Amino acid sequence: MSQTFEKTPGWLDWYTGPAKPGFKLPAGAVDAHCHVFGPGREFPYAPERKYTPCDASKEQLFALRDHLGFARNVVVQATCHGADNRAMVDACLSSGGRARGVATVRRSITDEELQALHAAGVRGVRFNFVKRLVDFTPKDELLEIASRIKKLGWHVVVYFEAQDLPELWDFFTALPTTVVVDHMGRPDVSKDVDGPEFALFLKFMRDHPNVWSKVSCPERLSVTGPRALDGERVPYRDVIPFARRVVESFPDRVLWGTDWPHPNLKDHMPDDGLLVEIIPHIAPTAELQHKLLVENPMRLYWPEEVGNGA
Ligand SMILES: O=C(O)c1cc(C(=O)O)oc(=O)c1
Repeated sequence: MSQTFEKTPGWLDWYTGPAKPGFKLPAGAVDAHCHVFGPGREFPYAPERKYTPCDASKEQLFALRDHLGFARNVVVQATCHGADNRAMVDACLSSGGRARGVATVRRSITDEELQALHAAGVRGVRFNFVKRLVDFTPKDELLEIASRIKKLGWHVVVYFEAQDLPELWDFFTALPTTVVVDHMGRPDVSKDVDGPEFALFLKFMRDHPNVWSKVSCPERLSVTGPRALDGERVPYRDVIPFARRVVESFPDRVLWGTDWPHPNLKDHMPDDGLLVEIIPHIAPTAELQHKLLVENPMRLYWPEEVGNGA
């Protein structure tokens, strides 16, 4: 391999573990956005990757799940594994039915391979448009994949930067499935929550009832950072108005996830326990919390358990 990679700091080696959250998650809560990395000797990272993470295993993920009080995980294929879904699939298969997956696939995938992913627990594919993470995939290829996975009842997860939404609008609105936006479409939270950029994102959701959003990743979006103010335990305060607006406007189409193990964060390592403490600030009532953490992810990932699925 000609390229050299900078390793994300080896925080998993020294990290003492997250705080026990003061906010008690509702029974059956789903961490709907998290990853597994490797271990690299078992599940090698993709040659085309843009970063090399520290290994972050399924065992560590499940321990975090139990520590925080989640019941289930949605394991999202990380770009450092490219379209080799083995680590994610292995985590799903090892979870005793408590993890579902979102895969990355190429046009060349066969119907049999898609069926095998479904049997392992995959319920969606991820299309990534963040240029620092992936190379460009032609949109006709993505549309072809979307129409194939629609037949399996899957959805499409999209990851993009806020400034790219206008250019991607027509493509997103042509997708024939439920479309789940990662991390609120990465708004610039130094801008006004009532400003034109976030208004466009809200319009995108309002005008398209098939569009959902993860109100995740305050640790990536925050400008003010992890330091809590005024002796409170709430970090990343500047992201809260944005996430709360999405939750209150579209309570039936939002998901929450830790984003563990937080790839590409170089300045600090978030405390997942404190991330959980943000939840009642973005979903202030028990009803909103239940939708965000239980009803919505169950409808999307375990529909057969809520009575409207296969
Ligand atoms: O912003 C990121 O760096 C990032 C990367 C990945 C990935 O590499 O898949 O996933 C995420 O959810 C966020």
